[in-house]
Amino acid sequence: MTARSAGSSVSVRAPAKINLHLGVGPVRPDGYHPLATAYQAISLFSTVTATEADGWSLTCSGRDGVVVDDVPLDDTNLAMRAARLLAGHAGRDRPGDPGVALHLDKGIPVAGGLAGGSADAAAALLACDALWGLGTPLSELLALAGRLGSDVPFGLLGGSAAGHGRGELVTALADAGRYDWVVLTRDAGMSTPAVYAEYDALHAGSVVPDPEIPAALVDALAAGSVRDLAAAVGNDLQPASLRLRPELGAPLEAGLAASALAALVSGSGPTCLFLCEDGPHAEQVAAALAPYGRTVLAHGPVPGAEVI
Ligand SMILES: C[C@@](CO)(OP(=O)(O)O)[C@H](O)COP(=O)(O)OP(=O)(O)OC[C@H]1O[C@@H](n2ccc(N)nc2=O)[C@H](O)[C@@H]1O
Ligand SMILES: Nc1ncnc2c1ncn2[C@@H]1O[C@H](COP(=O)(O)OP(=O)(O)O)[C@@H](O)[C@H]1O
Repeated sequence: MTARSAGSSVSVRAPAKINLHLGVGPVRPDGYHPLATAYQAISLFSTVTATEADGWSLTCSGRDGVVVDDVPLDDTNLAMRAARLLAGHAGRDRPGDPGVALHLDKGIPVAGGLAGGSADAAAALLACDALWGLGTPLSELLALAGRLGSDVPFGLLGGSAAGHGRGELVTALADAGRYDWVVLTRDAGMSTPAVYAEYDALHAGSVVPDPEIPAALVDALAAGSVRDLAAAVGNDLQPASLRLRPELGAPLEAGLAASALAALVSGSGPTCLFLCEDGPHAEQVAAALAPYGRTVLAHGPVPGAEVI
């Protein structure tokens, strides 16, 4: 592959993730928690455009009501970290080497438990790889992604997938279905480390077993059965998220009362997810949830990061 000409751009779209099941084990010596999770990519997207430039810069916009005030615009931004990591990996980080101009257009709520920053990082890796004509093998991109954050490799893979290690070791799961979700977002995000710390506090003094993905969930996906999936979803972080945000209890109950097949907190929260039979059913459930926040309809699984 050859690098694109000066001033040229590549845009990559990457999806939000949800955890159909999030099994959390006892905290490791490095501070991370071993996970056994089933990820699904859903149809909320972030688009990263990488443009040839002499220096390094980043801009950000939100769409579909997404507020981006809390997105850092400096070198701590995960997309910028991804671009610099790939540049170093490719030997493009010598004095005088060109940089890249990144623009993020975020349709994934920030700090919502939907891995929006991870989607940006996955998209930035792929966009820069294409812009610079590197042709980095997927296995290497996945390894770089894992260094950026536990959820980033899944942003590259998409679909439905098992996640192990601290979540960065991903393998595709067979999935024959289409699942319609109501995604209830909140204005104030939650800190992932704070939710894991609350999880530790809740389990202090007790033995936490090694987590597993339920076989029934894997079977439900393989069969494409929305009802069997509804019976198998779960989130070990949910009690910790609810301790920090007790007000999330009411919409979870309201969604079930409005006939959602399942209701759960997305990852560390505060986004709540409601599994529905199909699109029309999701519209009906969303109407009942309107008093509790902003609702968006999404479906999964969708592909991981891809050039558009
Ligand atoms: C909870 C989950 C579930 O998918 O997602 P979100 O709800 O944040 O989207 C993930 O585990 C979040 O992954 P990610 O947001 O990439 O986390 P990282 O940047 O790797 O780590 C941020 C911090 O979260 C905690 N952390 C993360 C992953 C893990 N397996 N154990 C942890 O304890 C650690 O405190 C770590 O310092
Ligand atoms: N590109 C990015 N987009 C959003 N947040 C980012 C980004 N880079 C770094 N961050 C930081 O990561 C935090 C978590 O954001 P996000 O990935 O959207 O949520 P979550 O970890 O809940 O899935 C934000 O509060 C922000 O400080």
